[in-house]
Amino acid sequence: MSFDPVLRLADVTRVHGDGQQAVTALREVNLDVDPGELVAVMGPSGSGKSTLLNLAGGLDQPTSGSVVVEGTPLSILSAGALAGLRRRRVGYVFQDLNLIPSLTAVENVMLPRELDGVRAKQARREALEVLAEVGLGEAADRFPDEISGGQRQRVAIARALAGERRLILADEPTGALDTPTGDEILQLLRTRCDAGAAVLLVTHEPRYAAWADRVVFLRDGEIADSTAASLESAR
Ligand SMILES: Nc1ncnc2c1ncn2[C@@H]1O[C@H](COP(=O)(O)OP(=O)(O)OP(=O)(O)O)[C@@H](O)[C@H]1O
Repeated sequence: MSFDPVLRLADVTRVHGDGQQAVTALREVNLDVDPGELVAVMGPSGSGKSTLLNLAGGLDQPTSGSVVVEGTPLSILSAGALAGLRRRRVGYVFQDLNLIPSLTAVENVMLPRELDGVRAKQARREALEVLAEVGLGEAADRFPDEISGGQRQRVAIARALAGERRLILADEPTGALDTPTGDEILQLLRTRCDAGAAVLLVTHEPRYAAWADRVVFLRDGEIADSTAASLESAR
């Protein structure tokens, strides 16, 4: 296992818009996330959490500073290479799950891998493995509207975990789920992290932040505080 950070943000500033409309969403943020580390990002609405996650995954570019994923500065990549890195190395779990209703659970999980050139048979095998890992082996052939909200969330997580993804970005992945289901989702992220992935988790819930190794608090686009989470008892 490499000990370099999976994700490094160095002096990252992101200004949205220009002139009078300019909003500095992030200001000179420095953040490393190491292999095996789960970092929770908290902060009030508008403090820059989603901007941070979008930059970390290469969905947005900083105005200044650099974003480095597994040693590669994203700014040196061509659009095609960046898209490839996003598909292969980065898994996203967003609140808006984006599951495709006409595809079964296993087909939803397979799709990004197939788009990446993995053969259907292998993609299916991987998808079934990861669905079993999230406790959904039985529901592999069901469609999204045939399973519960918590199960749909687990399908979205399985999709983010399939393949060799080292960086998992999760924006409020527990959404409107009830507490036991939310805890299950965090347990899944924690397990993947313990297997060597780096996880950046945006959450408003201190209960879920307690699963993190470190909690970063954003305020007005700056890291206002960073604490080692020591809430083992909450797990
Ligand atoms: N595309 C954009 N154009 C202009 N301003 C933007 C854009 N995206 C974000 N902002 C502004 O940047 C700031 C940070 O937004 P961001 O969405 O990152 O915050 P957040 O902490 O994720 O908020 P929330 O918890 O409400 O999702 C806010 O002032 C927001 O209005």
